[in-house]
Amino acid sequence: MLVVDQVNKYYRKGGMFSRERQQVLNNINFQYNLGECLGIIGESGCGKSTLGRLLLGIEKPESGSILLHGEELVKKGTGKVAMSAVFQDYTSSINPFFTVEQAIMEALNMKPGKRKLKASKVDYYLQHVGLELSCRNKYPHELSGGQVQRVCIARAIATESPCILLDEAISSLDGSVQIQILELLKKLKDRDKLGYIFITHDIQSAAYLCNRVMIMRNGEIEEIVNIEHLKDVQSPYARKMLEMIMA
Ligand SMILES: Nc1ncnc2c1ncn2[C@@H]1O[C@H](COP(=O)(O)OP(=O)(O)OP(=O)(O)O)[C@@H](O)[C@H]1O
Repeated sequence: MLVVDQVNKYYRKGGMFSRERQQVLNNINFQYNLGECLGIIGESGCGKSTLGRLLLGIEKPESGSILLHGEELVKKGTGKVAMSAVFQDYTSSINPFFTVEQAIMEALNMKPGKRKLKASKVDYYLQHVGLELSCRNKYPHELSGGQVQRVCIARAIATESPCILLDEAISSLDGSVQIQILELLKKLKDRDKLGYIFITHDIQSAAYLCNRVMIMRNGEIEEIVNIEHLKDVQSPYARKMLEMIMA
C-alpha cells in the first residue's frame, strides 16, 4: 500500500530571486491500494502533475511523507523503481536515436541481471503491448503515435514497478488510438493486476479504467469517490465540475 501523509509542496513565485512562494499542494492525504486504478482529475493548475512528480520521486515535498509498504519511495543505488510513468508527450519520452529494442533495454537495464537474458525479454514486452516484433529495430520516427505510446507502456512495464503513473498519457493521441490504448491498459490491469495512477482531464476514460477517482481543487483533495458512485459525489464543487465535463 502507498500512503501519502500530510504532503505540502511550494514553488517559488515570481522568478529566481523572489522570496514569494506559492503553495501548490496543501495537506494531501490518501492511500493507494496496489493493483487498483486511481484517477486524479481537476481543473488545470490544481496540482495534479505536481503530485505525480512527488509520487515518482522526481521532486520532494516540503513536508509530509510518501511511503510504499512503510518505506521511502526512491531507494538510492538499488535500481528499484516504486513507480514508473507514461507521459502525454510521447515524442520526448524516448531517445530519438534509440531503436525500440534499445528503448526497452534501457528500462530493463535499471535492474541488475545478465544482458543476454534481458535482450531475450524484449519480444515478450513487445507482444505484451500489442506491437509487431518487426518494430524491434525501428526508430521512434518510423512509428505512429499510438505505437510509440505502446513502446512507452512496454518500458514502464519492463521496470516491474508495482504501479504506473499515467499523466495525460492518452491525451495527445487521436480518438480511435486513445480507445485502443485504453483497452490495452484495461487488459493489462485485469490480466496482469497492473495498477495505475491515472491523471486525466477525461472523465469518460477515468470511468472506464479507474476504481476510484480523486477530485482536486486548488492544491487540495476535494473528494475521493468510488467510480460506481461518481454521480453521488458529496461536495458541491465536485458535483459542479463533473456536471460540466459530462455535459
Ligand atoms: N516547476 C514549477 N515552478 C513553479 N511553479 C510551478 C512549477 N510546476 C508547476 N507550477 C505551478 O504549480 C501549479 C500546479 O501545476 P500542475 O502542473 O501541477 O497542475 P495540473 O493540475 O497538472 O495542471 P494541468 O492540468 O494544466 O496539467 C500551477 O500554478 C503551476 O503554474
